[in-house]
Amino acid sequence: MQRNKNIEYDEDELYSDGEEEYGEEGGYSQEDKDNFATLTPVVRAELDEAGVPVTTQQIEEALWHYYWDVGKSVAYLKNSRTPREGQKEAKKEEKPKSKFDQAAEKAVGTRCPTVTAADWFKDTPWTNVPSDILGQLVPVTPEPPRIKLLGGSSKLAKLAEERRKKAAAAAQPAQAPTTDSTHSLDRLTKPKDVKENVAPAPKTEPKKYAIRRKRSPTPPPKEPTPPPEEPKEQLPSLRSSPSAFGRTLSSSSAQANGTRQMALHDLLGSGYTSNPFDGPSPDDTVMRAQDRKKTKAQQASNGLAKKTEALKIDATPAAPSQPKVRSKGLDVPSLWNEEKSKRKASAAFVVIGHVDHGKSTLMGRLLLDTGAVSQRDIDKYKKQATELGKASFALAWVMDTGAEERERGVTVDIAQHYFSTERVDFTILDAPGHRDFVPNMIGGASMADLAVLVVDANQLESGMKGQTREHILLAHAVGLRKLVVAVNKLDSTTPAWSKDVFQSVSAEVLKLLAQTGFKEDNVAVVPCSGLSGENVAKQPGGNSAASWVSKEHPTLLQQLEKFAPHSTSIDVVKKPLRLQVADVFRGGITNPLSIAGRITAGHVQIGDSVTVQPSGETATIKGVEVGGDGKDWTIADDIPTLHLVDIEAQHLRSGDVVCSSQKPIKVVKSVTAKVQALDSLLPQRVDIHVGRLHVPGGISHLVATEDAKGETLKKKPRIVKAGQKAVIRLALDDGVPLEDGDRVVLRADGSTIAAGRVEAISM
Ligand SMILES: Nc1nc2c(ncn2[C@@H]2O[C@H](COP(=O)(O)OP(=O)(O)OP(=O)(O)O)[C@@H](O)[C@H]2O)c(=O)[nH]1
Repeated sequence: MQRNKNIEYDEDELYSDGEEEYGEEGGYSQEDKDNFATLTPVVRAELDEAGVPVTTQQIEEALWHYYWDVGKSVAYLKNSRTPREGQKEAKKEEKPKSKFDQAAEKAVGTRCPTVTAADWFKDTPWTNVPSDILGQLVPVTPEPPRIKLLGGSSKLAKLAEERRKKAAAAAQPAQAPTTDSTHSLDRLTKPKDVKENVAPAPKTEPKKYAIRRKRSPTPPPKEPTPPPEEPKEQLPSLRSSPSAFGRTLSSSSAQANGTRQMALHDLLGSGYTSNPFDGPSPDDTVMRAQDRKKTKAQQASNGLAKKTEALKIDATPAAPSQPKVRSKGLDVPSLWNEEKSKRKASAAFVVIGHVDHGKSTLMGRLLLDTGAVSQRDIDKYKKQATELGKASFALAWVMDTGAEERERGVTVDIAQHYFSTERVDFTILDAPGHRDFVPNMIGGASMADLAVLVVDANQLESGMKGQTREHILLAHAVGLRKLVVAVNKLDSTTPAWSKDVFQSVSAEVLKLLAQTGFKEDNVAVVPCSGLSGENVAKQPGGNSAASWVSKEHPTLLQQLEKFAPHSTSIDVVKKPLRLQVADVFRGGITNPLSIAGRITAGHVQIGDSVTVQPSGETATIKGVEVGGDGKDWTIADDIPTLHLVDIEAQHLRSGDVVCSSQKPIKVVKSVTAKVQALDSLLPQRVDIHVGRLHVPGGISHLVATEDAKGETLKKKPRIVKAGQKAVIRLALDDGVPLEDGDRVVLRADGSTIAAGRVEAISM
């Protein structure tokens, strides 16, 4: 079974659609302003040359939206500002007049004299009403049309606005620490704030952090009135105001605050509505979207289940109809030991990199050229994509299966696909490149053995400022050590397949990888083009401009095979089962509840009873699939799909841990972690990411800073500076399944501020 994401996010959860006053300077950082100053004239020059009239504001909006990408901004403005007269004319000519129209025209011309409203009503008595009390019809002047951008520019501008407001709030020492999370650098300059942060925070709108919002298996009844306001709660010390992330988890709705709903359909052509962007961080957006997606999936499943039920001839009650699943009682570790030498190697790689650098297209190409996807499928996608005006995304559609992703041309969640070579069975985990979906990227990277970093040879700079840098940091933070750099889109360098461009891009990325901690031996660079296909699975032809590539570099596929890992150690297979749930979905009519995720330890077979934490519920394994094939058992390092029975859907969600019922993982509310600070750390609110699990919490204690060898430098420091190693204690807002050795990533205000491992847990 091929399992793809199939998300139906509500638009209001992914994009804010409020309209912005872009001219407001305060929304942009100095760096943004510098970019505007440099790039606006370049765009203007190109548009002037093409005879396209635009305002500076329109140029700035386009640059902001396209991450300073001049080419895309120019293309967008050309498209949106050039009137399509030719098309309109053609359309007019095309449409023949109906007989009715022709008859009506005739009638108007011949028989009906022109009648005004005054003529029509002149004999009615109320036409004699005195003029001073007569109503007046005032013509409404239509608002001048505003230029609109496809996809979330409002949100980006709101984000900038939000950051500006936060920065302004941080400048007021009395309020900043208690009302909002403040950027660490700002706090650095105000050590007094730390103390204030410790004091119980007087809150205007205290919220409870209900981390585990259980989803109902049936669609929730419609609420005619908004829910009553939650009772006010005194937050414990160290707790500042709930982050937007926390508010999302506690289901607080921004709708309740009376903020104006603004329509995005004029931007996106669909019925999107959303709250204005009044606080949620990018992580919040993703969390909310994931929750809604799950609920929707469950609702859809329930709908389907009901229909199936209705088709049954026998009307006996459908109550627990699942037959008891019998275990074959296999000795899985021994079976594995016997089989492992005969088994093909397997590897999962996550595809990372800045938005639009070509990740999905490259993976679509890999699947096509390895035969995992047929040319017929691609032709079908090409036809559909062309109809949407996105022909160049046909290959990306192999990975981007959600309607939202296809419409916007942006990956939202991790897509999972399989392909095989003679030597290795591969699992692809395609991560979203957009900064709003970094939590999903962390989830994908946590399941992988290695990473493929895709870099657009023409856009290195935008990537270095954006997610190329952050993804490299995160890949290392979640424990990935092997990485292939795919220098992509070399077909569109000037000149095409420029060796110079390739070399300078490689040098810069390799430097950054070395600084991050990747070892030279574990990194390889491959030149390629996902769109035209050179050097992905096939070497370029001898006469093409890319011929130099095959003499000096392996193909991407050959390099992946080289880096495919090791076989799993028997010790790990014998450990108690641990599988973090990456996705919960309906695996077919006979499998109404299925999960997918990577087994980090142990093994599991059909018929096993397992425990799901933190709910503590048990479930029985009804079916196992690995790489799309049905199996009796699966072991550590596999990314199986498990079909479950004897458990309700509301007890399972992404981030939960399926574990051995004999030795279940503990549910904890506090952990000690050893981290590397990427920004300065103080006692502060943070979002804690452990693979697919995201939980709001806080740094409650800075225990010590350490040197590179792990020796204590200072106990109870007041601050941990960026770049330092430290032992810190984390307080979680609710109990979550964690144990020693788990990798944690800490984020605040949409940025990664630290990463490390759990050292000790406490309930
Ligand atoms: N010229 C050229 N264009 C490419 C190549 N690969 C991708 N593109 C184009 O780049 C655009 C973005 O491609 P995607 O594959 O969606 O990029 P992505 O990195 O997956 O984007 P996200 O998943 O949203 O982060 C599309 O218009 C592609 O056609 C390439 O090798 N050469």
